Amino acid sequence: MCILFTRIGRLFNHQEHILIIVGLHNAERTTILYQFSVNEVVHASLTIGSNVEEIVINNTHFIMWDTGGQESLRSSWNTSYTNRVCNNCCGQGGEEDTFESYYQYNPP
Ligand SMILES: Nc1nc2c(ncn2[C@@H]2O[C@H](COP(=O)(O)OP(=O)(O)OP(=O)(O)O)[C@@H](O)[C@H]2O)c(=O)[nH]1
Ligand SMILES: [Mg+2]
Repeated sequence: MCILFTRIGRLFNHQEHILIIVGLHNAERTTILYQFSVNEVVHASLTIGSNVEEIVINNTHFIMWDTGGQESLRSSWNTSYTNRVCNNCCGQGGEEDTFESYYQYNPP
């Protein structure tokens, strides 16, 4: 997977990319997200809101967004990454967060 990220990074010239992890419930998205961001296998529980982590590989920044895969949440996937409230964004203290406010705290 690391090789995959390295190759993806080489495809683009700019230094920051947003990756959206979409999949069905229990597809192990959150497990994969934290495997990359903290290099540990975490015991993930049901994702209700979203998880956002930033990882850096070869000077390329990947902002990875992961939302819940339950059927009841899937209708919101369309808007999840533009204006959906996020409860666990990059250590911002659990406050409500969006892409716009993420970039206020973390300008590119
Ligand atoms: N047996 C086994 N279980 C795993 C593995 N990876 C993750 N799990 C378990 O599978 C379940 C689902 O993992 P998650 O990472 O929460 O899956 P998800 O896609 O984020 O699920 P939702 O966000 O709830 O839709 C969790 O109970 C994990 O502990 C694995 O490699 N083997
Ligand atoms: Mg999850």
